[in-house]
Amino acid sequence: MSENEHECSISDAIEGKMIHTRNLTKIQRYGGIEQNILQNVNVDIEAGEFVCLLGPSGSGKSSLMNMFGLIDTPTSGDLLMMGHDVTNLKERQRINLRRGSIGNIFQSFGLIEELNVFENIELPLQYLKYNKQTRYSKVTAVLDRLNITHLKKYYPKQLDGLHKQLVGIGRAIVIEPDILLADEPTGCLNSNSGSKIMEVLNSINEQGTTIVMATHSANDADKAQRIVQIFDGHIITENIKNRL
Ligand SMILES: Nc1ncnc2c1ncn2[C@@H]1O[C@H](COP(=O)(O)OP(=O)(O)OP(=O)(O)O)[C@@H](O)[C@H]1O
Repeated sequence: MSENEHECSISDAIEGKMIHTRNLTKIQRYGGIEQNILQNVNVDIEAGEFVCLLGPSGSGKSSLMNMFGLIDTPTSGDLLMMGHDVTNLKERQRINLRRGSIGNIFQSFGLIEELNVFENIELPLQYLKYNKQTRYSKVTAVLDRLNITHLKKYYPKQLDGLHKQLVGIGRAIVIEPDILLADEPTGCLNSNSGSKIMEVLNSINEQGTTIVMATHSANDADKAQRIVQIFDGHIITENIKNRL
């Protein structure tokens, strides 16, 4: 393909897509041995979708999520996020795009133990240099939306898993991200708390936020709108539509 044709196919692909990958490949060296972590991954995610990457442990879910989160870069192939070709962005550009547009939810919550609930949720707004008054109103709105206002002065170690993850979700949505990436968001929770977290993610998606969730739980995946199955770094099935 000529360079011109390549640019045309990229701009056609950008239209309406939150995420677009073509032949995305990641090769990693562990102990001097090269491993194909991701091989020719082709995925398209539209604005407003709730997509689940489903696969067993070691299938490459986190590796792919790290590409979508602009934490890692592919070895080859194209990656377009929110209308930007991010395949070859410089580190500073990736950080800026990530901080302003992408919310991350982690299996182990990723909260800062020394900060209380309010301060944990406020942190991304500080990185984005919002003034104190704006930070206050945005955090207050998120606490209210997640029904955790009464916990705002508590520290992470005083919370159970469900409430830790609600704070993790609060911190991810407070920037009003274009896309929410949730890597095994129920992995450290019992089934009851896990179901509540899935309900919260669904309600955030219904209000318009695009969500990509990685999980090995078919039960959780069932709650998403679309499942993309990954195995040994390959996409093996996709476009299984739920909620039709
Ligand atoms: N730190 C590491 N050392 C060695 N190999 C690794 C390491 N991290 C990832 N890998 C390799 O990358 C592959 C993909 O790992 P990845 O963490 O993306 O999978 P995953 O589907 O997210 O698994 P899990 O659900 O267990 O986190 C693994 O099969 C493994 O071969």
